[in-house]
Amino acid sequence: MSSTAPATDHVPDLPSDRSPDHRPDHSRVAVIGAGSWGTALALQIARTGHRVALWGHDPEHIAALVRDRENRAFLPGFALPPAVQPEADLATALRGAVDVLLVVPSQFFADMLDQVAPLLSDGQGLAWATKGFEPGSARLLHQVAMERVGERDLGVLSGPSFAAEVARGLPTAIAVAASRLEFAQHLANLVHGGSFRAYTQDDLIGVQVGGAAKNVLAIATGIADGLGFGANARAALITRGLAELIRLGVALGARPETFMGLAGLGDLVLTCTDDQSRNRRLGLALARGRSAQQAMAEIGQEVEGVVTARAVKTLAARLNVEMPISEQVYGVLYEGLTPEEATRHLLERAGKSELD
Ligand SMILES: NC(=O)C1=CN([C@@H]2O[C@H](COP(=O)(O)OP(=O)(O)OC[C@H]3O[C@@H](n4cnc5c(N)ncnc54)[C@H](OP(=O)(O)O)[C@@H]3O)[C@@H](O)[C@H]2O)C=CC1
Ligand SMILES: O=C(CO)COP(=O)(O)O
Repeated sequence: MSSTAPATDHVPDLPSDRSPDHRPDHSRVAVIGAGSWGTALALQIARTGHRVALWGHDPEHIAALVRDRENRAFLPGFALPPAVQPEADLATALRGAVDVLLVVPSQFFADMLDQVAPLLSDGQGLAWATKGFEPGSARLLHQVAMERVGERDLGVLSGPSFAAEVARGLPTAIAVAASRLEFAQHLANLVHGGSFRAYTQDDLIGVQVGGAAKNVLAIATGIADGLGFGANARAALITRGLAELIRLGVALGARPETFMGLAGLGDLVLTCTDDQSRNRRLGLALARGRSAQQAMAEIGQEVEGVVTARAVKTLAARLNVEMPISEQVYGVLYEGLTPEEATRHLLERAGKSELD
């Protein structure tokens, strides 16, 4: 689909509007969160032949989506096809959908689940494309979901996937992991098609840890590039950052090889090397002397690595995992370290075996 396709006023007549018996429509998905990634995923799910109710928490934002048939606030330039229906009412969005896909930032994930849980019907699967931990507790999001929605299929979509590139239909590959491999396959079928490939996985923990913790490392490489440290430093940060991801993931119960895949190395390389990454851009701004607050305000969108740095610090201490790069990012964000001081701390560390 062309990124310049004209917006259309046509709004489809969804079965949810006329199915009093609430039977699931197996071609319809509820996407919860109408930011850049929720909107891009809605576009992709529509391309694979499904219909989408795209729910957002702000009625004015949803009214603008209905009016403009385009998400001018978060993903400008892409017309919403008729199969995507913006929806302000959560119960209407969920009613009759075969699956519910949460794409809100991690700080709203638990609250959102509290709103969604009483509206879920039997057999509806729950998936998310959020990348982060639960702020405060530092729990993985599947633990938050299990606690709130009980026994049902759970799954996560993660991997190297900038929203605007997916919206443009550029080639993209992601990983999909779930509580049952059949559900992972079912979720993959919702998005797989055209130039978008979805690979199934059974490591629910590893796929989540990779997607969440790489954001902190993207801030680190942004800082290094902003300070002009060059290509050697960037490659070292990515490689030693990968070692941190693996150590944390394994301590949480993940398989190490997951981090060699799309949700690990794939997403780490993407966000550490391309300025489309908001986390990398935050690092670049920190290196220019901006505070985290100033940088977030300039970026104007979610920068998950800022809250994730706290969760990673908590987990590393709790599990006794060495994560020196992530720790220095935490120091810059929360303890008043300058980027130069953080760099010095890393370079002054005693030498060690690479594989320890
Ligand atoms: N953008 C990307 O390229 C990718 C993002 N992700 C992940 O997707 C998740 C969502 O990020 P993204 O779409 O980029 O964020 P954006 O900054 O583009 O959009 C902000 C999102 O926050 C939501 N929001 C704001 N306040 C609230 C609230 N009080 N309650 C519920 N939702 C709220 C908005 O919902 P509303 O529509 O209701 O305003 C909107 O979905 C993050 O975890 C991110 O890491 C993963 C892969 C790629
Ligand atoms: O996770 C992403 C791409 O896979 C998006 O990264 P940023 O949140 O850093 O923009």
